[in-house]
Amino acid sequence: MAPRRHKDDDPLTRAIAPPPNETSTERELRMAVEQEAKRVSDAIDDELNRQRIAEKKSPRPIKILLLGQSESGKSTTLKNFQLMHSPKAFHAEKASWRAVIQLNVVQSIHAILDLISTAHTASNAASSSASTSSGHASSSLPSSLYSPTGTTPKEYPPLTPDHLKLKMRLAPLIQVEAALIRKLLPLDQVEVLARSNLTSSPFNQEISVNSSAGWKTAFNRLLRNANGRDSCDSIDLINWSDPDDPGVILHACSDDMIKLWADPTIRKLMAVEKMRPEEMAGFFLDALHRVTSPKYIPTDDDILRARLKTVGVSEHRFQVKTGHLGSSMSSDWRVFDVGGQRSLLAAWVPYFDDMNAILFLAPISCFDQVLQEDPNVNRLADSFLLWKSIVSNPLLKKTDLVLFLNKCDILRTKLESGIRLGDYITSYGDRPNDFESASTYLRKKFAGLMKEHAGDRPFYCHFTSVTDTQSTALILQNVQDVIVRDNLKRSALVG
Ligand SMILES: Nc1nc2c(ncn2[C@@H]2O[C@H](COP(=O)(O)OP(=O)(O)OP(=O)(O)O)[C@@H](O)[C@H]2O)c(=O)[nH]1
Ligand SMILES: [Mg+2]
Repeated sequence: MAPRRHKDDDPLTRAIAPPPNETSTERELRMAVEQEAKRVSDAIDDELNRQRIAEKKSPRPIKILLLGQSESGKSTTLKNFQLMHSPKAFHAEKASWRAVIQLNVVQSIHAILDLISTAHTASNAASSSASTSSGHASSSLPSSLYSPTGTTPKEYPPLTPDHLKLKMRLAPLIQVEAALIRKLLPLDQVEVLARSNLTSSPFNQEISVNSSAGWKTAFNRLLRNANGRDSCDSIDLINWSDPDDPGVILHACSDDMIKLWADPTIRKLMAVEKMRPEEMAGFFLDALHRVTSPKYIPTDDDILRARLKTVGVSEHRFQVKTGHLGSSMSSDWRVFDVGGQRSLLAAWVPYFDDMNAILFLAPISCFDQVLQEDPNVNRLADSFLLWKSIVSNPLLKKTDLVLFLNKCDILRTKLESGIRLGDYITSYGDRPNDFESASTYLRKKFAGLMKEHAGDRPFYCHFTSVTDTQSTALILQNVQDVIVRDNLKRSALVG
């Protein structure tokens, strides 16, 4: 049997017991120190209690969830909130966005270079098959009547040796792309990306972030380490004389990139492939001279156009002034940005029961596009389905539902360029192919789904181009007023 231990053997008792041969002066000193420690500890407890009571008394924060398919404009809407309510923090992130924009540029050029390779391979295959069938090589054949997939033959315009030289001169950009991805992503994600890229084309190689706050912090830390100093504005952290800055190669390749983008044959090649980079996310090819200049710093508009896919859920806090006519009332708002890719939809649901409002983005310019993750699904049809599932969800019965019919600027240009809505949405029939008729028709469709599946709930709907900060600020102001009003009404009913 183990011997019973005396209480003085307890290490804790021993540790806090006064020294055995303490003098009276030492004792007084010890007591004073202990009293002071207790005073500090009590003060901390009091402060924590005060905070707990204040939190209970203070109004609950207003919560907004941004929803919509991938590339619908959720993160861009979040950037508008940041510009309105925390412009300093927004501007402090310019260096991070500079890297994203550089990556967007390089990836657009990479996609065009891949197209050149496809056309070149097709042209070689066509001439070799012609030479086999006729017994000798023919140089007078049209450049390509051959499709690399072997399904539908495509009429590629003939490429010249100059195009191939241009492609070679732009090859260093592929290294820049890899370097930028390494900068923007944590190491483990780069490895996963590198593995998946072995098979996919650059059209599908979109890099993504888990939390939009996290990647910027990580990126800034990287800049800080490289420069050995700290600063609140990330632009101060860019080392303009760093020979490894991706901007150096981008600047050196600038003229060639401009030449490639302006080349009429390349334009025809893209038309054959129905590739319209100007409608693609993260399009900066019309601003190449500016964004590849040696001291390029992104403007607010550039940051809104920059594309970085979201995969996780991120929460952003703002103090929003809600009082009218100069009143200084402000409230605590939380805006949640989620990834819209199909595989991520299940992650939305846990956020449903606690939201004041859902801001749903439907990009109505996408009527002629399919989902990147499922080429069998039309993007507009997917938005209709998502909207239907949101308006009919019982968890969202008491949540304000606000619909942004987004990318109106692209819809307008698309319709003006002759692409017909009726060719994709057959119910549109032969109504006029102009913006007014098309947008009114689509608004009615979304309103109809709401009426059918949610009865007489208010239908808050706006036509938006969220890359336009001025018009979006006005719309968001209106949305905020509606949410505050409905929130007050609800609290009055509850209280
Ligand atoms: N021209 C134009 N571009 C837009 C508009 N809204 C968004 N974009 C661009 O479309 C791209 C995609 O927008 P995001 O805000 O990243 O889309 P998202 O909904 O967050 O996408 P995920 O993160 O994949 O779910 C970005 O490059 C935006 O700049 C718009 O109204 N007009
Ligand atoms: Mg996003």
